[in-house]
Amino acid sequence: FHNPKLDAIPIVRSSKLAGNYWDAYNFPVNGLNLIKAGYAQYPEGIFRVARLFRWMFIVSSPKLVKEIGDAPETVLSFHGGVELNFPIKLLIGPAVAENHYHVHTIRTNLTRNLHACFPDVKDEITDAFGDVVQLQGSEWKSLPMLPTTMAIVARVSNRLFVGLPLCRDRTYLQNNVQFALDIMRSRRKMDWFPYFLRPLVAPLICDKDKTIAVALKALSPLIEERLSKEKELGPDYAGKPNDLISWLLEDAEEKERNAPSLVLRILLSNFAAIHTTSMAFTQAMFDLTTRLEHLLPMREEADRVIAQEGWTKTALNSMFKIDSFLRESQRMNNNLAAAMVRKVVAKDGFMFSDGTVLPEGSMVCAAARPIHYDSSIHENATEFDGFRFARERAEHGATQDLNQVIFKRQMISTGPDHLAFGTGKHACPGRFFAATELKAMLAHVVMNYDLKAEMEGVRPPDAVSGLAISPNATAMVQFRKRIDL
Ligand code: HEM
Repeated sequence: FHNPKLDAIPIVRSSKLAGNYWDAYNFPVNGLNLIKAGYAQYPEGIFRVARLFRWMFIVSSPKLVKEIGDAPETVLSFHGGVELNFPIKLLIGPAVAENHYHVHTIRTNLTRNLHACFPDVKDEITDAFGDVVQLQGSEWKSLPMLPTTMAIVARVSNRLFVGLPLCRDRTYLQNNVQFALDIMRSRRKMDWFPYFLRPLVAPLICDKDKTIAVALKALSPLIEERLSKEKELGPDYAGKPNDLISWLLEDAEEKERNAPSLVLRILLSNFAAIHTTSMAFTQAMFDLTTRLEHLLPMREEADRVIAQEGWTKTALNSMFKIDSFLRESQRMNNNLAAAMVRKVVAKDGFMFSDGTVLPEGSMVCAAARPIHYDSSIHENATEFDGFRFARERAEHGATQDLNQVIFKRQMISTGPDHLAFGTGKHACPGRFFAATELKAMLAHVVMNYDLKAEMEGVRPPDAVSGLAISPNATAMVQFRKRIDL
């Protein structure tokens, strides 16, 4: 419907002939191109593209992106944005959509415990790679990178979430991966229905009951045991496991302290963690095998640091090249064409500092991928340069406040020019764990394996669907036991 208040905000179409309805219908195929075209035309402002049933407003300028990140929930709502774009309430249930205490647990307890739990994380990385890669002698072996990574990341994440032995149980791990796939499929189906019909069709569309039942069967005995020990011995009983189950129990309200409620939080944490981290590592491996000149410098760095400091989380902080490589890979391959989806919930709408007003109910987001590829923001932005952030740390460190520079160029640091984890109030709370896991995995790989691409110099093409950009799901990478020449 025509809304005269929006006339000042330009519409980006795929062609003059194509109507908005065609672009909305075709968004799963052409969304990324529309967003790139909009950014090229309006790099300083805000433009809109048609989605089925609503406009999507897209912010280009990092200055305005910062305003999205800083806006309070009562004005630009993160949770409202999730419900518009990814209706958790309908897909998973009202309890997890209305009470977000698990986010607090991840941001605080999980992150604080990363140092203490690092030996377990490292142990799981070594064990998982050994099991999954399985090399003999000096043979080269081709592995499908995304599924291989997913198997490893699911294990490593669950070492921290639920501990041994469940973190190695194939049925439990596969179920977590399946839960995410089912939810994503349901979401894609839901996109075709107008908002008012979604609550009615949700029970017919959503495939979640089977995977929730499998998770409940696997996790109930563990959760019941924890609850009964707490009852018997008090909340801080000796030998209490240091894992997500315990941390969630510390934060949960009384009505959430039961197996069915906790299982949803664990499934949701797996959902947030496994696919994102696996996609990031797979992209990094595709980058490494097409730009193999980065391998030896990272191997030298990891060998040297581990020899000096041992395998600790603090040692990872000294791996500037590995950190930089992963940050660069995320810059070029972040998994969203446009990120930080928010809903305007203030009655008077939201006014950006350039004077643009978005009315209540609008959906707005940041042009993440084009910002990452903008050469006025990142030098030679379309070129992969694995050590650019390590160099910037070294070059600027001497002249500026060292801590400031180091902090800004690290993998975990976010900003309006680097949106792989979003930025501002809702920047990914799991990024400290993700960065620790990814850096330890990459250090392990470069120290233990030689690598090459399946086809020399050819980077497997991404799969794009609407806002989502995923690494190629079938492409292989070749592994061999490290041979020092
Ligand atoms: C490379 C891996 C990861 C990437 C690229 C990633 C990316 C993101 C992004 C883009 C957001 C939304 C930010 C926004 O809209 O402003 C987000 C939110 C979130 N992520 Fe991550 N994430 C990763 C790993 C993880 C892990 C390992 C966990 C859990 C341990 C996690 C838990 C969450 C949660 C709970 C939220 C919602 C935050 C909120 O409600 O405020 N993520 N993540």
